[in-house]
Amino acid sequence: MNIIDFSKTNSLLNSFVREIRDISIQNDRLRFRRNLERIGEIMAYEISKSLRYKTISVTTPLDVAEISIPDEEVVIATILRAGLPYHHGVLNYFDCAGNAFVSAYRKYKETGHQSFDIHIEYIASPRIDGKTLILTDPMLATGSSMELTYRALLTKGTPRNIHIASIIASQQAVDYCKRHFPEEITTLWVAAIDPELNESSYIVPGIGDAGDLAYGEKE
Ligand SMILES: O=P(O)(O)OC[C@H]1O[C@H](OP(=O)(O)OP(=O)(O)O)[C@H](O)[C@@H]1O
Ligand SMILES: O=c1cc[nH]c(=O)[nH]1
Ligand SMILES: [Mg+2]
Repeated sequence: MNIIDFSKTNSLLNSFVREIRDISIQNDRLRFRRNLERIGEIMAYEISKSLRYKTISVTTPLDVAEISIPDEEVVIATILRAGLPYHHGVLNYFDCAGNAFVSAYRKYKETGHQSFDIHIEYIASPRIDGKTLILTDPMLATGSSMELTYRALLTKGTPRNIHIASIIASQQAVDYCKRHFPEEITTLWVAAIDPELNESSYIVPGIGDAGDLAYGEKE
């Protein structure tokens, strides 16, 4: 699996990541959602550089110009809830892409927040056979939601290429994805890789709960 970690490169992306991490800025929900969207836009642009291209002719008012445009059918998939603003950012650039939505949530066991299963209850997706699948979720903590979402989407066909576009990943999730996604066709794009998970499987230092920061606490 190819891994692209943008924290190793100086760019404006780091300023947006700083804002979603910073406890004194991240609670402005509108800014938080917009930052997820902005990071999605940058990720889309970076991913676009790795696609296959074809040359077409475009008729201008004065003559004909040749231009290279992507030659892959893209499907952007996201995981509710926190993935929504991020998905929207990716879709702003891949504006003709197909879209898939999957619900995955942590169902905590009676023993408390240390132990949970991931439940998938909803999937809406086009066929993905032979297409380029971009899986978007800002947080990759254990990696389980991402893997189960991928497995759920395989009921809609087999993609030709897979891009896992996350923002903050734990090292554990990176290792998990290496083991559970097809090596040859998967690229992982992240804005940062954090070293740890806490006892509730939250990424440390991370950002906290991305879904709650975007949309408020749930019951
Ligand atoms: O890698 P994992 O350990 O599976 O955790 C990552 C998942 O956790 C977050 O969603 P969450 O369950 O908090 O749902 P929410 O977006 O509705 O808050 C995040 O957006 C991922 O989907
Ligand atoms: O750190 C984490 C882990 C899971 N979900 C989040 O929103 N944040
Ligand atoms: Mg959450």
